Amino acid sequence: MILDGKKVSEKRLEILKERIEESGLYPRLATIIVGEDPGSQLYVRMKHRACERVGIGSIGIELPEDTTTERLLETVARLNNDPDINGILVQLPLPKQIDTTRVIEAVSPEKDVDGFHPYNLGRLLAGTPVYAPCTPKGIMTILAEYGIEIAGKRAVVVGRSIDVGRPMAALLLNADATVTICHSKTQNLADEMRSADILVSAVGKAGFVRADMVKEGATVIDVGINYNENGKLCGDVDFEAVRERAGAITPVPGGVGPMTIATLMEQTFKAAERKACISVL
Ligand SMILES: Nc1nc2c(c(=O)[nH]1)N[C@@H](CN(C=O)c1ccc(C(=O)N[C@@H](CCC(=O)O)C(=O)O)cc1)CN2
Repeated sequence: MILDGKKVSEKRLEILKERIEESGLYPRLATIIVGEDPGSQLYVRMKHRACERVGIGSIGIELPEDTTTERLLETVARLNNDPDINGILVQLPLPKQIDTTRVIEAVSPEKDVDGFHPYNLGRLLAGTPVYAPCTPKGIMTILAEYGIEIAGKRAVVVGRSIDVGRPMAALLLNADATVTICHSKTQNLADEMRSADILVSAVGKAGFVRADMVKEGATVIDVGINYNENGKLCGDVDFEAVRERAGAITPVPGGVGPMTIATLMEQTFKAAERKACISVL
């Protein structure tokens, strides 16, 4: 079974559009991009298009490549204090001279619709999440949409980043999976991967997940954003070989990526609802 993230995200965006209309709210998202990385520019454009589609106002702030940490912190502070802005998104990665941790920690937790602030990551780990990082949260949504059982299953997450691997493991744990996080120092990695009922790869290497590393019938989630030797977008998984063995699999493109953006829209609306005190959690 192909887990079609494009289709699920379209459905979620349509539902969200109706919910926003009915609410009478006008949520607003501010994006900040530093420099001219074409990938980041594309993702930010996609976010603005999604905002327009569902009825979220968006403002885009573009800063030059040589922006300092202090200058970026000033911009974040201004948006934190702007009562018309519900969500703030700083597109990652940031140029090398910028202290990414300081910037993430400067975003007000109530406006942290990306879910990267330690307060929100802490809540996620405590099992009381408000905003969770959009890629792993989007993965949980796609699993739910396709009725993939998580409770009691063995989940293996390959990759321990703050934006994907760690929050993915927390979300799966909160859904009662037995979770293992693997990384570059893990011993017998292929054995660990073969033990998974749900295998999430967030490694960033094309062809990293081969068919012999996947248990028959497993659910395989591909978070990789890579380009093959022909310059074509691909994930971490050898898709054609692994799909024969997996019970369910996300493609790249059309899998996890669109779910990231749909989740960002949902969390921006949630921020507006919370500000208006419509919903409590
Ligand atoms: N502040 C953030 N920065 C980054 C995040 C994030 O969640 N917050 N995630 C990634 C990039 N990303 C969103 O920013 C993202 C990546 C890919 C897609 C997507 O829909 N991809 C399409 C293919 C698009 C193409 O290249 O043609 C797909 O997979 O089908 C959406 C969002 C890093 N930075």
